[in-house]
Amino acid sequence: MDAEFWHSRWAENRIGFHLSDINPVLTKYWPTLNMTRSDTVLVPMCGKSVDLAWLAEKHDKVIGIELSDIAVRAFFSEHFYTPMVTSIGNGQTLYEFDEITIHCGDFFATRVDPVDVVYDRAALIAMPENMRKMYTEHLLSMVKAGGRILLVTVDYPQPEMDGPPFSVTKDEVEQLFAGCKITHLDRDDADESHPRRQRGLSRFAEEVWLIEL
Ligand SMILES: C[S@@+](CC[C@H](N)C(=O)[O-])C[C@H]1O[C@@H](n2cnc3c(N)ncnc32)[C@H](O)[C@@H]1O
Repeated sequence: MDAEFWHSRWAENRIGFHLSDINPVLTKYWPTLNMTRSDTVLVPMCGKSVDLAWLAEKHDKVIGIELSDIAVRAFFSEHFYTPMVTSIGNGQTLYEFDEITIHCGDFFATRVDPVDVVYDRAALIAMPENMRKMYTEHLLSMVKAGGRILLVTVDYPQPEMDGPPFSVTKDEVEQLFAGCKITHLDRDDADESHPRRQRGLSRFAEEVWLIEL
């Protein structure tokens, strides 16, 4: 999954991963984390997720990282926000509006001050297996000691479908976040009416994890 793959997806509007409503996982589990307004939030590979706006109602600083400037511009224009746009070199542009800052550029080249909490929806699982260790190490470098990650993964038989999204098993979550406290919060097994099952997957589940550093 190189940058060109994602740039094409956005240019051709092939963004089936985008949800027009707030992700129910976020509304269900975020309040259980007992975060405060001053806790800083990182949303890696944020696309134009409306979850950013929901998080910004609850936190003073919400930081997104996203490769595609089409996605970043769409996020701000669809919310009628006019961001301040600053080129910061190294192929990165900062978009800032009130509580929300989006770093537009390559995640792996982005450095942010360590945050209190991460919301990872469709970021880890957007990475092929050979990039997931590198992704996780870089992510963990941007989280404070004692910080937390709310992680959403999917589980299905990988040979039955090409990702993304890629299936990430419990064993892999445990390997990637070795040394952290890992709590399995939820598993939602899709029934046969789910579009992924209709397209031939013998099973498809969404799982939610709390990772504590
Ligand atoms: C599956 S989408 C998920 C978007 C968002 N998290 C959501 O829930 O709607 C993955 C996103 O990661 C972005 N992306 C992929 N590789 C990236 C990279 N190296 N750096 C920053 N963003 C990247 C893509 O452009 C895409 O918007």
